[in-house]
Amino acid sequence: TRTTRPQRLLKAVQDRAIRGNPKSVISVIDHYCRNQEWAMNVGDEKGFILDSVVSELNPQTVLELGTYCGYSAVRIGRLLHSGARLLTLEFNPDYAAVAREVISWAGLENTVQLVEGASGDWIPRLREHFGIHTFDFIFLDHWKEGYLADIKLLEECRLLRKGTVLLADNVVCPGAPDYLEYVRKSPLYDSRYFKSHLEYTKAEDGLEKSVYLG
Ligand SMILES: O=C(NC/C=C/[C@H]1O[C@@H](n2cnc3c(NCCO)ncnc32)[C@H](O)[C@@H]1O)c1cc(-c2ccc(F)cc2)cc(O)c1O
Ligand SMILES: [Mg+2]
Repeated sequence: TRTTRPQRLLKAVQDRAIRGNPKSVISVIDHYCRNQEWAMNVGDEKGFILDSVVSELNPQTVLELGTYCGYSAVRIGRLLHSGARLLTLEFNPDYAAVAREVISWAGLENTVQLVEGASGDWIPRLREHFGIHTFDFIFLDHWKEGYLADIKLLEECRLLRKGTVLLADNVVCPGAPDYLEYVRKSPLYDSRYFKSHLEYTKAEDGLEKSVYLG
């Protein structure tokens, strides 16, 4: 049977990227998705904004919702200092299998931990299961209609603290209108929109950065 898009993306990484070199994994994926086959990675343009938010914050505990092929997990993981950890949740086993290989090819298996399952099931169990107290940084890039429910669940589970930064992909395209309205209206958040473009295209998209005020 035909290979899947994530499997073809993984093959490009294994054929063209330097093992243990996250930068080369990122550039191989961006080149492949721009020139051969589009895929829903955050990409290089929005990725540059993601890099600057992470570098400025220098987080110790990071949560990512929606691993897909692991592109943003590698992007974030490569910037984390020793001892810092990224937990990334993915409920599609085929995508999870590809992402584990991509993360391992980048040499980030000791920094990035992929947890298989749905965010709604895992968020309430992160404290007891992984000894997490609160997260410093959260990257939302899973189903757009799930963003709002999941940050409300994170609030409920007290996994946010004063200063926790949430960064949400695709708030324009495909869009997450209910999430945007919530973080922009709620007194619990200080929210700001970073205008950019949909990965590998000229269409508008952007990232919403929301600081939890606690
Ligand atoms: O739809 C997009 N992303 C979804 C990602 C889903 C990944 O996350 C996993 N996932 C989903 N929900 C959960 C969940 N929890 C369940 C929900 O709470 N718990 C755990 N894992 C979950 C999936 O298995 C996938 O691996 C998108 C589209 C475009 C796009 C733009 C324009 C176009 F024309 C076409 C496409 C651009 C983008 O950057 C995009 O991110
Ligand atoms: Mg996205």
